[in-house]
Amino acid sequence: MASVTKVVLSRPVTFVTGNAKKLEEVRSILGHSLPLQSHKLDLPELQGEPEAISKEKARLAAEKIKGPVLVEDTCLCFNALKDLPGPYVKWFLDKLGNEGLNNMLMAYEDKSAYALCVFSFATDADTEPETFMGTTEGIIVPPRGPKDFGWDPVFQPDGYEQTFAEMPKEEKNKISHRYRSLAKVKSHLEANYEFDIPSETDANNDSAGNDVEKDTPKKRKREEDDEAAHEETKHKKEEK
Ligand SMILES: O=c1[nH]c(=O)c2ncn([C@@H]3O[C@H](COP(=O)(O)OP(=O)(O)OP(=O)(O)O)[C@@H](O)[C@H]3O)c2[nH]1
Ligand SMILES: [Mg+2]
Repeated sequence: MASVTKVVLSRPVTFVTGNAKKLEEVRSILGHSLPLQSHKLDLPELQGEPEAISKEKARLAAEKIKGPVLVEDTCLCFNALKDLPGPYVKWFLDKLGNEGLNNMLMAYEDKSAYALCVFSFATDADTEPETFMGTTEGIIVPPRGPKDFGWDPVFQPDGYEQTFAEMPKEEKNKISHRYRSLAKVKSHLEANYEFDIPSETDANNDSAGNDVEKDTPKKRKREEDDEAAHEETKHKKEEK
C-alpha cells in the first residue's frame, strides 16, 4: 500500500470566527482531537456561492493569521425559494427575526429547508483552501425553544419532533450540518497532516504577532462564565 507523506504543521489550527456560538459548537464537536486555537474576527464576506464565500474567508483569515486556519460559512436554504436566503441568512435574521423567516414561506406549501455548513481549511494565504460541506435537512416551523443561537428555534430536523433550539446541545451536535462538515475536516486533517508544535509559549502567538489565545481549560472556563453572564443579562432584559 502506498504510504501518504503527511504535511507537518508547526502551529495549531486557528479557527477564525466572530460568532461565539459557532466556536462553542466547534469545540464541543472536535473535543481535543485537533490542536485548535481561536481568533475572534468578523471577516468580510463575498457575495456568491457558499463554497466561494467560505474559501475567500479562509484566504483572508490565513493572510491575517499567517498560519493554518479554519473558517466556516453557514447557510440556511429554503427549497421553495430555490435555496435562498442561503449564505445571506445572517442579514435576513438580523432584519426580520425568526418570525420573519417563517413569513417568507407563508405563500408556499413547501416548508422544507436545509442547513449547510461549509468549512474551509488553509495552511497559508498562498495555498488553495480545501472545503468540506455538511448538510442537515429539515423544515421551517414557528419559533420554539431558547433563542440564544440564530435560527435554531425555527429549524426542525427531519425525523425529530424538536427544533435545534429545543434539543439538548449534545443531540444537535450529533446530527448538525456543523457536525457533518467537521467530521470530514477531521478525517482529512488526520490523513494528510501531522502536528509538530515546538513549545507551549510559541503557540500562544501566531507568526503575525497576533495575540491568539490557546484553547486552555482556564480560557474555556472564563469564556463559559462570560457567556453565562451575558445570557443572564439578556434574559433579565427580556423578562422586563
Ligand atoms: O440557529 C443557528 N444554528 C446554527 O447552527 C448556526 N450557524 C450559524 N448560524 C447563524 O447563521 C448566520 C450565518 O452567517 P455566517 O456563517 O457568516 O456566521 P457569522 O457571521 O455569525 O460568523 P463568522 O462568519 O464570523 O464565522 C449567522 O446569523 C449565524 O448566527 C446559525 N444559526
Ligand atoms: Mg459571517
